[in-house]
Amino acid sequence: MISLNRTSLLSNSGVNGSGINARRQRCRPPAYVKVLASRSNQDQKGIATSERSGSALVESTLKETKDHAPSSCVSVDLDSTVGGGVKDVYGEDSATEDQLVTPWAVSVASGYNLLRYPHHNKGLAFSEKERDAHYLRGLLPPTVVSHDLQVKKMMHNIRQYQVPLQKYMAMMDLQEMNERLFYKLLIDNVEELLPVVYTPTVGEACQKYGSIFRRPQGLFISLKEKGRILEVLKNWPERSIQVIVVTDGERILGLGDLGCQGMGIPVGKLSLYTALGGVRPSACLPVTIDVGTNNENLLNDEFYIGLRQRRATGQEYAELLHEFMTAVKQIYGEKVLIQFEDFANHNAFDLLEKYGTTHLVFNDDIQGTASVVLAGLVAAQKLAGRTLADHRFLFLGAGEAGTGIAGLIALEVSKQTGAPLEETRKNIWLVDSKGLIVSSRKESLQHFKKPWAHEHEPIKELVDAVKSIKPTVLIGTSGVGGTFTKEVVEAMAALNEKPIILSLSNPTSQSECTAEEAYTWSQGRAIFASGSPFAPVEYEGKVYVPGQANNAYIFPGLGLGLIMSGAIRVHDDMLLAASEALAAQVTQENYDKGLIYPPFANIRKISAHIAADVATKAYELGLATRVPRPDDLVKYAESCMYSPAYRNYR
Ligand SMILES: O=C([O-])CC(=O)C(=O)O
Ligand SMILES: [Mg+2]
Repeated sequence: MISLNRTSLLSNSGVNGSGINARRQRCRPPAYVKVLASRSNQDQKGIATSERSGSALVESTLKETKDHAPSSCVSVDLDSTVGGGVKDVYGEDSATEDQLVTPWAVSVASGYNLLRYPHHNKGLAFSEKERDAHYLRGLLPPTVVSHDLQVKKMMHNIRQYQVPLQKYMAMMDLQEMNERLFYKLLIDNVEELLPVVYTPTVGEACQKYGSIFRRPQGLFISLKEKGRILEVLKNWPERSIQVIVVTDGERILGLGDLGCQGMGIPVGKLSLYTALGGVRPSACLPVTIDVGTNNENLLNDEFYIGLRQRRATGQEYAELLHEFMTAVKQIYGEKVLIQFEDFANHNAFDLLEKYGTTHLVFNDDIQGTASVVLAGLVAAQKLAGRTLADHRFLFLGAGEAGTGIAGLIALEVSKQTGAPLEETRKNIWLVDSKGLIVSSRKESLQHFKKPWAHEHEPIKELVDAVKSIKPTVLIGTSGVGGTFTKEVVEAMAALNEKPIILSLSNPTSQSECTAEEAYTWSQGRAIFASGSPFAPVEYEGKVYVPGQANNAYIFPGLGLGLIMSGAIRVHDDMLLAASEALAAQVTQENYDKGLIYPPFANIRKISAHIAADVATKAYELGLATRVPRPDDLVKYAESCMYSPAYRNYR
C-alpha cells in the first residue's frame, strides 16, 4: 500500500546501492503524501536539463529495443530490472554539485491536508484518538461514524439522483475525496453501481468529459509531450505501477472517435481492476494518448479538452506510441501490465502484434471480449445441449471483438477436438459492412479478416446470411444499434429451438437488439446476453434474466493472475484458462434462470478463481517469475486482493 518516494525508488535500481532504500522504507510513518518543492527559476532550468537527458535516454532505448528485436515469442529487456527498478536516469542520485535536480520529498499528511488526501482521508470515520493525533480537532463535526454508515449514507445520496451522469459525477467526486469509501461502496453494491461508473454511463461521461473534467484522474500524453514521455510519467504521484490501461480514444465503446475525452474509459476500467480484481488503486495508471481527433463536432466544440487537430497517423503515430511503450518499461519494469483499450481496428491489431513479444500487453477488446464470450458459450452448452464444436457461428461485425472472439472459439474447438485450426474456422462466418466475408473478397480484405473468408456466394444482407449459413449462434460486434431486426431474430428462432443471441456492442444505444426484443421476437426461446446491462424482461408471465457478456468479468481476474505470478507475457492459453474458470463459476441455480454468466455480486470470488487459473498457466508456460510458486493459488489470489477497509493511524 505504501507508495515509494522518488529518491528511494531511483536508488532501487540494480545500479545504485539498495541499503539506503531499504532503511528508508522501514522507517516510514503511516500517512504519506509526496511533495514536489515548488519550482523556482533554478528548478525550471533543472527541468530543461532533465528533458535533454530524458530524450537522449529514450532515443538510446529505442535504438536498443530495435537492435534487440525479438525473434522468438519471449524476449526480456535486459536493461530494465524485473522488479521494476530504473536507472538513475536524471542523475539525481549521482548528481555533482553543479548539476540541477528535482527536489522530490515525502511528508506525513495531517490536519487539513489529511482530509484533502483521498488515499488516507476517512471523513467522519476518523476516531477520537486519530482526531487528536492528526490535528483534526475542529475540522470535523463531533460525530464519529462507521465505514458502514458512510456507505449507507452515500448510497442514499446517490439514489436521489435521477440522471445517470449525476450519479457518475457523484461517484467520481467520492473517488477524489475518500478512496476507500469509494471502493467499499462499489464492492458492496457492485450490481447497482457498475452501470454508473462503467458501461453504459461512462460512455456518456466520455462524450461530455470536456465539460465535466475537474481534476486529473490519469495521465494525458499528447503529441506535445513527444520526446519527454519518461518525464511526464514521473509527474504521476505513484511509482509502483502494476497496471496501465491506455487508449488513444479513437473507438470509444461503439461511440467512435472521442479523442482525448476517451480518458473516462481507462479510469473506469482501472476502478474495476481494484473493485473487481483487487489490484490496489495506487498501482493503477490510466493513460490517454492524444494524437488529435477526426471528430468534427469535438474539433468545433469550445469545451473540447484535447489537441485541436486531425489525428496523426503513420510514422508520427507509431513513434509516439513506441516512445510511450519504451518509457513505461523503462520506468516500471518488465512486469507492468499494459491493457490496450478502445483503439480503432487499424491500430489495435498492429499494436498487439508489435508489442506482444516484448511487453506484458493485452487488448481488452480483442482478447478480453473473446474470453468472456467463450466462457458464456462454454456455459451455454448446458442450456443449448450442444458442444462448442457442434455450433455454427455468425457474426455481425468483423473488427476487434468479432475476429477476436472468432479466433478464440476456433482455438478452443481445435484444442477440444484435435482438428486443425483451418478446419475449425470453417464453422465461423462473419458479416461486415459490405456483407458476408467470402473468398471472392479476399484480396481487398484487411489482414485480420482474411482467415474468415470462406467459399460462398456473396451475400449483402444479414438476414439473408442467417438464412443461408443457418447459424446456431448469432453474435453482434458491429457497434451499430438495432441491427438485429425482428426479421433477423425471427430467422434465428425459426432455425433453432434455443437460438443463442449475443448483442455485444456498447453502450446500450449501440446494442444490436435489446433483451426485450430478443425474448419477444423468439417467443422466449433465445439464450440472450449483451455487452451493456439490460433489466430482466417479463414475457407471457415468465421473467427472463439476460446475462451481461462484458469483458469486465475477465480483465480484473486476468490482470490479478498476471501480476501475482509475475508473468512477463500474455499467452492465448491464459485467455482460455480465464474462460474456463469463469464458465466453471456458473451454478445450477444460475442455469435454472437461463443465465450463462454468474452474477456480478460474486465477482471478487470469481476473479480470484480466474487469477489462480491464469497464474497456473503462467507457471506451466514458464512465463511466471514469482518463485516459489504458491501452493494454493486461489488462497494466494485472495490474500493479494486490496481491501477497502480503513486502516488505523497511529
Ligand atoms: O467497456 C465495455 O463495456 C466493453 C468494452 O471494452 C467495449 O465495449 O469497448
Ligand atoms: Mg473496450
